[in-house]
Amino acid sequence: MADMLLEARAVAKHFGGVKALRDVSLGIRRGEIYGLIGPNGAGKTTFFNCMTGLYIPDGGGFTFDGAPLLADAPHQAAERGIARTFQNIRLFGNMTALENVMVGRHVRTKAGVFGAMLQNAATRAEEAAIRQKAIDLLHYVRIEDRADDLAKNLSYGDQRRLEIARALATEPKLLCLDEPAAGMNATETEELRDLIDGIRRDGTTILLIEHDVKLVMGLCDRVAVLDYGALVIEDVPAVVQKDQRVIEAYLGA
Ligand SMILES: Nc1ncnc2c1ncn2[C@@H]1O[C@H](COP(=O)(O)OP(=O)(O)OP(=O)(O)O)[C@@H](O)[C@H]1O
Repeated sequence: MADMLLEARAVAKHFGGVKALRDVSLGIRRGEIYGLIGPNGAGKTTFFNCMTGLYIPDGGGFTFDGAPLLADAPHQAAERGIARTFQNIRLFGNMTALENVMVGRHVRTKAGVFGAMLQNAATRAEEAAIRQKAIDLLHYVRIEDRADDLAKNLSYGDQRRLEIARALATEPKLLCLDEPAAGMNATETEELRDLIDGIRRDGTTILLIEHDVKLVMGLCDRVAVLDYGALVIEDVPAVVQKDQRVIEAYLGA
């Protein structure tokens, strides 16, 4: 379907005897915020990892933006327009916030990381543009005042914002956020909601894994629920919230 940005078809992944994903099929439409929820160990992160090429699925596959995603090519997802953040923040702690975003930006430039290191005349101009774009992104996620601080010295909430800025630097069509609200207080979560909503309004489709059910139900257009590696339901929040299987497996707890 033309309005589908990402389609998963019968994706399966086993770890020894553990069936982490059991033939999961779902579809993310262009322009939507799509939530993926479920109990601990349900397979959410495994789904992300299969989609972004970190794991090779044992069955099934993905179509992204009209063409198949190769199963064993971790760089391909980024090049094709899929960016992600991680459940456990993965920043370069001893680089500044600005440098962290500039690294993300190099995916989209001709010079690449090595060209930037060699610093010939052609790359210097490109480097200036990358720097400006990174500053703009720090503004966008509202941590521009921390640009020159080491990433490790940023507050937890600001580190999560920085991860989002770095992911946006690749100009993704699909931004995947793995538990972005984890460890955030109520105010930070509220600000995160506004940020995610703004990113979508500005044209990026979003896949959100999150345990904060209030955030997911308030923000997402559609929600998929995984349980023991299987898709339980994929529908609008109002329907998902009332589904008896979802209440028993997840919401009721
Ligand atoms: N690399 C791995 N090796 C072995 N087992 C794994 C691996 N990754 C995930 N699993 C197992 O696969 C299942 C799904 O895990 P996964 O991390 O995808 O769940 P999740 O829904 O993301 O959970 P959480 O909400 O706790 O992050 C679990 O039983 C987990 O122990």
